Amino acid sequence: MNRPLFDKVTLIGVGLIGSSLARAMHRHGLAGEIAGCARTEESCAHLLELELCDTAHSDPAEAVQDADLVILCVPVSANAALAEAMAPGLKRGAIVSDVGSVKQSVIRDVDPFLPEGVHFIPGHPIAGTEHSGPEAGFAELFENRYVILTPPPGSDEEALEKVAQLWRTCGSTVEIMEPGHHDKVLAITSHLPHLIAYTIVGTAANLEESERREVVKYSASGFRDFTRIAASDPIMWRDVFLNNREAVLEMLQRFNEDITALQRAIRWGEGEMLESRFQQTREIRRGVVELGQAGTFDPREPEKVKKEE
Ligand SMILES: NC(=O)C1=CN([C@@H]2O[C@H](COP(=O)(O)OP(=O)(O)OC[C@H]3O[C@@H](n4cnc5c(N)ncnc54)[C@H](O)[C@@H]3O)[C@@H](O)[C@H]2O)C=CC1
Ligand SMILES: O=C(O)C(=O)Cc1ccc(O)cc1
Repeated sequence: MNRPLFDKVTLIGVGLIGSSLARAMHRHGLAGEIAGCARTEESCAHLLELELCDTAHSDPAEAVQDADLVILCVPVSANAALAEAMAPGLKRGAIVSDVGSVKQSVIRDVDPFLPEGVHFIPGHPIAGTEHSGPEAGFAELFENRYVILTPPPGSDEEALEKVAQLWRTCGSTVEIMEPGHHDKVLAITSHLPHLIAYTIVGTAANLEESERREVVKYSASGFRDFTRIAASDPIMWRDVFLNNREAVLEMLQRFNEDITALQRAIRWGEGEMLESRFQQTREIRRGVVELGQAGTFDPREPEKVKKEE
């Protein structure tokens, strides 16, 4: 048997993304040993029961002992305290990475705590679902998905290549990006769509009881797709908006201008304007489908991809 890419990997936080990584690493033989870090003894026992990790720890410094790779898989506001807590346990030459949806804040929050000789390679898999927790994960989550790495200037080439290799073996395509650019791109492709879904589902939730019942009953008319996104983890998304404030506010400003233009077109009966805008957006959907990014296969809901295509 070939030697695994890493002798020991520690996952700090083993929810949807951490447990999917654990499952994918098991499947592809990427780690000799996997350690998990959770907040309570009860959660640690649960990770062992699910056979996601070989060892489970509530003390971050203990969890990262002897690890060659440590991946932070927690809501982004938790990164700073965890980086500080785990730092004394990191060995020289270890690689620290993460999976957070915002990249400038993780660099701001984690880098200052890392000791000399530890390599930091931030990352973000553009893959997920609206579910959370260790049961929600699955090994195929990262297949045919992009993973963006945002290494700081002067990063260790070998460390970068090993993290890229881990993701490629999980089935992903790796791209390198500057962290500020990542945060702008994700603000429009991911963060703003979630904000819009939370808003529209919230607006429906605040309707009178009888209207609300009808919204649910007739949800296949468009509302349904927003409800999936709006079911996403509240803590994770609170942290995304608090940590990518400027880029989200900039994209929200543009969105508001565009929706005002559509509002005017409806008011003044400008059908051509509406039609040409809707034609343009249809092309975007075609591009997404052609790139194979239209649906995530989730074994919990095997019919979902077929329905989306
Ligand atoms: N859910 C998604 O679709 C995606 C999420 N991400 C990013 O991945 C990260 C993790 O998200 P998920 O796995 O979806 O969330 P999750 O809620 O499923 O898992 C997070 C885990 O971290 C644990 N945790 C929280 N604070 C902790 C602490 N101080 N110490 C130890 N464990 C702690 C929680 O108990 C939970 O088990 C987030 O930063 C998110 O932005 C990235 C891509 C997709
Ligand atoms: O479930 C969905 O549609 C998602 O949007 C998943 C997702 C959520 C957050 C990310 O940073 C990346 C992907």
